[in-house]
Amino acid sequence: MPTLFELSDIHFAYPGRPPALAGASLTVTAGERLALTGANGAGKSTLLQIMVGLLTPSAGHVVAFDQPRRREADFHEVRRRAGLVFQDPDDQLFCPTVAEDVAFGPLNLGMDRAAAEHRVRETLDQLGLSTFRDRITHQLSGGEKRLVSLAAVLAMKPDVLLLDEPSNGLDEPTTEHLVTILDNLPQTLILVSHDPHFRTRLATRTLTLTHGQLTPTPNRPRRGSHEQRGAAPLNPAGEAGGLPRPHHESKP
Ligand SMILES: Nc1ncnc2c1ncn2[C@@H]1O[C@H](COP(=O)(O)OP(=O)(O)OP(=O)(O)O)[C@@H](O)[C@H]1O
Repeated sequence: MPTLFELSDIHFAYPGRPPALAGASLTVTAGERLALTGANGAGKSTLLQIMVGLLTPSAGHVVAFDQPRRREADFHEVRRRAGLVFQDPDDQLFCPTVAEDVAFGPLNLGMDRAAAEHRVRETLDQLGLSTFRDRITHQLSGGEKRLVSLAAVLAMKPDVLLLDEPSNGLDEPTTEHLVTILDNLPQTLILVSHDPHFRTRLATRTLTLTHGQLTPTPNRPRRGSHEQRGAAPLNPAGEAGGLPRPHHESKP
């Protein structure tokens, strides 16, 4: 399997702060689902932002999709191919309606309006969010915003998804809904998560960030994916207190 990311000996410190990363190294292979964990403030979000060029390391090398990436321009292709779902949905969503937020990425990639509109419908449908199309984004609940953030990134059909605490603040049925969605995606996944259960359900490998460096962490045994798909009793579309079922849920 091809290597998608190779980060070597990455160092980074915010101005006036102790180093967040001090020799972090990481290889991500196509098709894997890598979980990153570590204490609050360990530097996980910082690492994801370095991977897509939103922050620049003070030392170390980033190779992404077989090319060394140093300057801002080097990362344009990386951000087309690797979609980052931010920890805070309010950093991701800034349009008046859900449809506009989900269309923003495809339009920004140069898609025409009709194709972008088709992509919006397809993506919302895929996530079981078609009833959310005309909702006012800032009126959505935290959990709803989190799924719409995922839709906004998935609409660009990236090769890799980087998800920063995707299950943060979700209730159990919505977490199950999210696990089902992610488990059915073909993309390589990089998941930052404090939730061991969530990691066990999805990750094929876990690394822990401590003192600015990444070390392998044994994964708990993973449950069979057929079990995961059948596990989530979700409220039907439109019912209060739950998000609608994704359309692919009946897959074998
Ligand atoms: N913009 C910033 N300016 C200054 N310091 C920052 C900034 N962003 C993050 N930090 C600090 O850098 C360190 C690493 O932050 P980061 O958000 O990467 O950690 P994290 O592992 O993702 O944390 P959490 O699990 O709490 O989300 C923390 O000490 C944080 O306070």
